[in-house]
Amino acid sequence: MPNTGSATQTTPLHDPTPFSHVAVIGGGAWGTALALTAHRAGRSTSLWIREESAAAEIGSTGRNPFLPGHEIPRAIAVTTALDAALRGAGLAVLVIPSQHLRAVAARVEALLPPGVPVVVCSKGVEAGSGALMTQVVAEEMPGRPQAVLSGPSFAAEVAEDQPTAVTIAAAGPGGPQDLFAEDHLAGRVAVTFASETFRPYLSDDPVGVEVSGAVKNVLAVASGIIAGRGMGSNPRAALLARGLAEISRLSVALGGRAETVLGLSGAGDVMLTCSSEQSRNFSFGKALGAGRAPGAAQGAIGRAVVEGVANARSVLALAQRLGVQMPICEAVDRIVHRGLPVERAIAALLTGPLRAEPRALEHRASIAHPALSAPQARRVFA
Ligand SMILES: NC(=O)C1=CN([C@@H]2O[C@H](COP(=O)(O)OP(=O)(O)OC[C@H]3O[C@@H](n4cnc5c(N)ncnc54)[C@H](O)[C@@H]3O)[C@@H](O)[C@H]2O)C=CC1
Ligand SMILES: O=C(CO)COP(=O)(O)O
Repeated sequence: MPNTGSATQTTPLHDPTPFSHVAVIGGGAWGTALALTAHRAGRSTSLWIREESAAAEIGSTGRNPFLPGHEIPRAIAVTTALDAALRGAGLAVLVIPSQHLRAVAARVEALLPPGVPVVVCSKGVEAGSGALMTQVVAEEMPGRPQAVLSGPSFAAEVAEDQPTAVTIAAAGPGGPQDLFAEDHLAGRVAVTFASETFRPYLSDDPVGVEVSGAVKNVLAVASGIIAGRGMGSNPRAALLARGLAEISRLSVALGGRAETVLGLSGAGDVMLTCSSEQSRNFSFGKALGAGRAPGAAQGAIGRAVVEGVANARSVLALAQRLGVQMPICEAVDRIVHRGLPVERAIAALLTGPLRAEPRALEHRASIAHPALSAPQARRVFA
């Protein structure tokens, strides 16, 4: 197919080739929505689901309890057998909650022929190791090409075929212009999923994209807390802007780019999840803000994964190891895991040392950003 891209990007000789058979590994809400997306884009699609009961329900009703209300076409091969799901796949799409990805990636590696690429769709940082999801995959699936898919995308809306844009990131040998080369993995994954309602954008900064997806879950919990407390629009706007600064600082410290935070995986997903009760993280935070204990707040969400809970801890631990300040993530961690009352966490955020806003191109310096000393800050707030 001839390429009709704009004159500002390098024009490849051919469009990237889509993967014709896609195995989606993880039959929660997002894996199911991505299987629907691949199927709609014309790909032969299999879906591995862990729970026998959910697979049986799909078999009898055509619906997945993890994504209620959405018909799964019979052409999508749903199975609980990992080897059957992966057979013949040209691309494996990993959609496993972040704290379980490592175990499943090891099982997939044992079954997937060498060289078959993977797409990482989990949003989080692993507890204990502090590894990004692509690092977990690199360790369990050494040498395998990988891309990251992230962005503002509620599974239910994707299943409804609502227009959705995401970022697909993969590191390449050259600069960003190579993203449009015929064989670049990001481009191949993008054309595999693209349709009239699902539009991927390309990036060569997987680290920035991943960090954005992991941290936004924690920010969504914080935003929910503000809503549950009955607080207004000013505190939420402050939280979103300062939350983006936290993402940017951590990304840069890990080798990502500061400007990635302005894209779909950063600002886009922060706007989505920090302002909608469709977000499990936001709803969990709202229950906390309304006075529920963390256990009860999780209970209200049911068995769906709330990534912000484990990730408040894992993101903060990673940031502390790197010397990156993330006061909002720290506040969420202290509320969720250490019993700090919400009021005290908010007071600590408002009365910390006064800071300068980051200057976009000087983010490296902002890791150890100059701030007023604690005694100075105390005078300001006295
Ligand atoms: N739901 C959404 O709208 C979106 C979710 N994501 C991300 O996708 C990832 C998966 O989330 P969802 O599909 O929403 O999950 P979900 O909350 O719908 O379902 C829970 C999933 O966890 C799996 N699971 C539970 N225990 C497990 C274990 N021990 N080992 C392996 N798997 C286990 C279940 O099989 C099920 O697939 C998360 O990282 C989430 O942040 C990303 C974008 C959108
Ligand atoms: O990542 C998501 C949308 O982009 C889903 O967010 P929640 O997990 O908070 O529902």
